[in-house]
Amino acid sequence: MEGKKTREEVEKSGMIDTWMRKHRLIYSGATKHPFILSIRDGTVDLEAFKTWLGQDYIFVRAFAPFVASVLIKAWKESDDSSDMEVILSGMASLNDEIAWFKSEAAKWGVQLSEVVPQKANQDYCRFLESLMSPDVEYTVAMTAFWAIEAVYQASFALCLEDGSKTPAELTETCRRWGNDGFGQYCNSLQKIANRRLGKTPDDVLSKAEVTLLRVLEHEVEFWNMSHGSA
Ligand SMILES: Cc1ncc(CO)c(N)n1
Repeated sequence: MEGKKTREEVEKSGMIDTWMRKHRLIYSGATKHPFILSIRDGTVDLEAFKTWLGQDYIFVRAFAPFVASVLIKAWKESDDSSDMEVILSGMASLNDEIAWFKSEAAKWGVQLSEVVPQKANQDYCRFLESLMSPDVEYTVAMTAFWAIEAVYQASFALCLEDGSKTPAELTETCRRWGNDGFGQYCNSLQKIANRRLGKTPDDVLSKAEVTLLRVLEHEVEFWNMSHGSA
């Protein structure tokens, strides 16, 4: 058995990696969800995909103001001015992403104006809104931001690996979040989160860990809307 790491040892390797090891079951529950595995093995129900598409469009519209709130926190609280550039680049991609959702929905015959947010989506959006409060520390919000992006990156990258049987009409979707550029962007977010977590007081550290777990749970519930126990 591996002994308990001291705070200093953890800081060297990065808190995020430590938490991913500690919570690997829930993390893989979010990144290897049956819906994602069904895309990867080519058995995906296209109606389920359309459900995901419409619901995720609503989510992304709530995610953009959340990212804006992280930008405000970075401006006020960050000890490194380059954080802002990373967050801004994320906001710029969201602009692109919203346009992509519109054209993709048109392709699949999904009427975005008629999509009604399901309970899991409403809950997730409400959770995002709670993180927009000025009372939530930058470190906590940044940890959530990283996790939200990282789950999509890891999930869709899985559908692009050698040997996956992702249907051709879904590869563009998978590349949107599974491409290397998005992976590098997630690494930049992870670096910021790790830097902040490495020098945060223990009470904020616990809040960040709980927030990370909530994100992972919400992601699982989100996938469940399209596939599984919904
Ligand atoms: C539910 C969900 N999580 C994460 C992302 C990544 O931006 C997304 N688009 N939707």
